Amino acid sequence: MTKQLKGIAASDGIATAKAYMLVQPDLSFKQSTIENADAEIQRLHSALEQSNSELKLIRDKAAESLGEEEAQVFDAHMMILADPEFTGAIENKIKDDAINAEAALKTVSDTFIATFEAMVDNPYMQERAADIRDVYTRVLAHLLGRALPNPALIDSEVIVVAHDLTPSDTAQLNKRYVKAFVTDIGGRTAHSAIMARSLEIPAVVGTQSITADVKEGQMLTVDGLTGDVTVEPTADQVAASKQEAADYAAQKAEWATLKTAKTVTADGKHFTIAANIGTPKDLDGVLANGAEAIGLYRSEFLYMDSAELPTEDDQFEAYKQVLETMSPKQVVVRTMDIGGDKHLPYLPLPEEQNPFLGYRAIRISLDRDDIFRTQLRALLRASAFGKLGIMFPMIATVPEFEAAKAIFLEEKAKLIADGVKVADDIELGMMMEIPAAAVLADQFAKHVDFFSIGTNDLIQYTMAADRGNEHVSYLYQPYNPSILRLVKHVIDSAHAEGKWAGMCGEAAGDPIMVPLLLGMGLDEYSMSATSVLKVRSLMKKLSTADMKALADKAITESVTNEDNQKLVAEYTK
Ligand SMILES: C=C(OP(=O)(O)O)C(=O)O
Ligand SMILES: [Mg+2]
Repeated sequence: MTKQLKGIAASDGIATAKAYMLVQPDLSFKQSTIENADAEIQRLHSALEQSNSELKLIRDKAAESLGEEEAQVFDAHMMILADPEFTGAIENKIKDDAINAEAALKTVSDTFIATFEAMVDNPYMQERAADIRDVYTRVLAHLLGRALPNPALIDSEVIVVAHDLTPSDTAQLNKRYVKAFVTDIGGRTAHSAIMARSLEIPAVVGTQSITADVKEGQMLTVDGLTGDVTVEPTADQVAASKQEAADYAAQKAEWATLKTAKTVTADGKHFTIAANIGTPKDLDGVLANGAEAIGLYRSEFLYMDSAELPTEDDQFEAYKQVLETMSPKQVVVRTMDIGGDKHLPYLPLPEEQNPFLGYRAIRISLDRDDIFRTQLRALLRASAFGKLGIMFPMIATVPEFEAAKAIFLEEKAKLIADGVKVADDIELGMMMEIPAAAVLADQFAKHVDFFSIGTNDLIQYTMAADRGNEHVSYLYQPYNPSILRLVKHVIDSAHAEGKWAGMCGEAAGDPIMVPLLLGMGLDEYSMSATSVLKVRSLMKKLSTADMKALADKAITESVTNEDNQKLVAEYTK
């Protein structure tokens, strides 16, 4: 029966396909005493064999669709399955304790995991704990006769349905087959949503109940522009959705004519529309959409895509590729922003009550300056190949910025002393994403070359509303005059010191926000590459003088987010 759900529109586009449930099955079991150990060991072996053939298949598919490097993790899993130390210990446990294979598998896996996790001085071995956990789950599923979802095996068009998607789940989705995704939880600025936009996969998040409302294989239509999801749509609904998809494609074709155009307003003022990227792979989208710079390269994805801390050379190659491809356009690389919802398996962080208020980003970099220095050296070496800007994430105080800058200058001096070629026009800036820093923007402006306003975090911290929590998403209010006043103060403070101000939070590509930002004089707008042409087309129609009046009104007269939403929507209609 047809069912209608509403979620948060997280990535533009419309799709119709059958549901693929990326949901973990129930793998609970009870320990029991067994009589026939040989039969139990036989059952274990058949589960190990099934797991092995499944992993082989997944490995080959992953190598084909995602690349050799991404596939290697599955080799590691197969090695564990073939390790007699692991399988022998499970067999012995079955025999010695006369327990079922599930319980023996669990006891042995737990021991291995605890041993690896205790190796705090060896991040590589610590990471093996995650591999054992994965292998444990796979073998257990086979023992229990339950099917595990294997997204790497998707080979027909589907819409992925999940409770939540981690950034690494999202990275594994193959755009060729995954036509959209829908989740129970999450918000528009959660990193999985941001990645969906750079992959150009339509997405609706935070529906609260999609995993309960849909079954594997049922048809779905997903509208990433409105947040509407229809389960088992009628023939009329499918036809309407196809029409909308065609209209959207036509609209995109119209925007595409602006690909090589400069971004100019109706009154002839030029602004920079830049793109946000996570990896060099995103460059295709940047070029295809005619972005004028890269305003945010989220370098942490380099760390997340790697099995261990990326070396200076690995990082150098990635930065060089991006700088060379974009040259002479500027590339602003943000130093590692780990923590919050972004984790590194090989860099275990302490359990925290509030990870978004915890040990993350520049706080880690200043504490672990070995990691930070490696990154800065790679960036400095790459600076010879294009126009580089560097910014630090989550700066809260001027001394933090000064400390980061001092380390940068030390590494620069060392490289120059070693005769390494380094650019001397590297701009050093900071993310403006903590309210305390935004309030003191006038003081920060004396120390930086530029600001890049990170509204994703700035809004969450100003409104005290978790950016990924659908229960408080109504408080996620980019147009709230409180946010606009902070943004304006940051822009004015930069200009008073002759510096530039950009924005790389998702608000920079929001059609309601853009007119207000133009009115406040924001210089650079950095967004998902897929929004670039839409915003360029919008700016062509707006005059900065009119937008200044509109922004003044939004800041001084409006009281709520909705007041401003209406104000701009009526003006731009
Ligand atoms: C751009 C930002 O950084 P991230 O989304 O990676 O936290 C932001 O906070 O607005
Ligand atoms: Mg941020």
